Amino acid sequence: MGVFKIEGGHQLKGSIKPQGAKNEALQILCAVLLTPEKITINNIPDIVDVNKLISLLKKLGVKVVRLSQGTYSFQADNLNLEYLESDEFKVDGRGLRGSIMIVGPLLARFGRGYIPKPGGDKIGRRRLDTHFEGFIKLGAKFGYSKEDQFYGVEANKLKGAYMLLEEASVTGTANIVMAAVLAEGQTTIYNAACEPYLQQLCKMLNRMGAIISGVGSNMLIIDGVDSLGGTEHTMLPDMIEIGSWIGLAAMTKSELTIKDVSWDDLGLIPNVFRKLGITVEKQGDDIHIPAHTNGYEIQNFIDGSILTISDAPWPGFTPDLLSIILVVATQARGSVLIHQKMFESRLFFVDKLIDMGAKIILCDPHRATVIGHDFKSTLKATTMTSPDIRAGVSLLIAALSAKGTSTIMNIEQIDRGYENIDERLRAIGAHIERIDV
Ligand SMILES: CC(=O)N[C@H]1[C@@H](OP(=O)(O)OP(=O)(O)OC[C@H]2O[C@@H](n3ccc(=O)[nH]c3=O)[C@H](O)[C@@H]2O)O[C@H](CO)[C@@H](O)[C@@H]1O
Ligand SMILES: C=C(OP(=O)(O)O)C(=O)O
Repeated sequence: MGVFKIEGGHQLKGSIKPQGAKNEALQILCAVLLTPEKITINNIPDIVDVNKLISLLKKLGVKVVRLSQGTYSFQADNLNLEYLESDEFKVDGRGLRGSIMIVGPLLARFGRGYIPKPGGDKIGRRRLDTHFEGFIKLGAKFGYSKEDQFYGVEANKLKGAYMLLEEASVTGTANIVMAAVLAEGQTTIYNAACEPYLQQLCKMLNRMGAIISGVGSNMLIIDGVDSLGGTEHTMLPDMIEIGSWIGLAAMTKSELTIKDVSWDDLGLIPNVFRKLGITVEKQGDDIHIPAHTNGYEIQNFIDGSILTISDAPWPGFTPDLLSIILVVATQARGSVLIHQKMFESRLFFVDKLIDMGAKIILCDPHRATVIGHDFKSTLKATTMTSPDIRAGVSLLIAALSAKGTSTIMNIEQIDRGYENIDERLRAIGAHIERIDV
């Protein structure tokens, strides 16, 4: 188990380049299963979840060649489908959330897809109904073993269908799209998720020969084709990492430049940080955050009432940045209500911030009111455990702004999604040390 020791209270300075997007990578890597031809992918983040998925693909028989840092080629021309029935697969599949997205491509190309209940963050119930209801609509037969928590779908040939998803599930939409591209006839997915991750996936599939229209909207129309070919794909920068660095800069009063952020794909993210009073400057395709020497002031709504920041399916504000927003608000001037609508256990980490001296009222599992300190009182260093990936980084940001030395345990959670974070933070002046215990 690893631990971070962090000496807080130091101003940081410099520039930081975001890694490739974790959640996009998980979709794109699964899509290599759709063709026997070679696919080259650039800007793959070197993070635990992605490496676990690459290892799973290798065991499934995909030929994986590392061409350079972040660039790999994949070829799924001779798969070992027996692996899907092995005990080893049950362990590997549970290791991350993204593994669920091998089901759609396997079902479409080989007529069967299996997966144990996938892992990922323990942030509340994370049901898979949307995925399997979609496959069933395409004609698949569904099976579930309660004892092993093992899911399976089988079909001779998928047939296109109209479907209105109950929720705009991100991984669910990706999974159904990857099944529908090889189905017979036309599929319409209404209430589809449309995050940049999905837009990237659809663009890549179209380059492979798929026919998908409506990309970027909540209605995708897919005309099935018989087979798909190879392509090359480059991952976007990770928008959640970008948001994390904006928060880090503000809370440590540091001047930071975040390089090559792909502004056009950031949606509401810069504006939501601006609502906390943070100056987010566009410099070409970089984000520049000046040192907030005089703090930052939360805006009210135009009628003067207290600001609420809540999550919503894209193009709404992503739930993956609410924990960061919350921690940054603890040092703002003013108050804000954070409303985490999607996940029911994602705000429990605030008890650690309260221990550090933050003024937060956890109203219920979904809502927390934050009354900012305006830097009149700094957070106190402490020892804490990271419950999930984004809470982990929020606690890390809190520790970097706190007085004294904090310890964060269970940093595997952070390593799931942030590449080489300690080294990259040290490069901009953070006092952070990784200790293997
Ligand atoms: C590997 C990956 O890509 N993980 C992301 C993906 O997870 P994942 O694809 O697992 O999440 P889903 O989009 O399926 O749903 C997440 C949660 O939100 C709820 N929900 C979803 C859609 C909706 O319209 N209303 C609603 O309430 C669901 O019931 C569920 O509890 O999307 C989540 C929501 O953006 C992100 O937090 C995760 O980082
Ligand atoms: C919740 C997240 O990840 P996962 O879906 O992989 O658990 C996340 O990236 O914030």
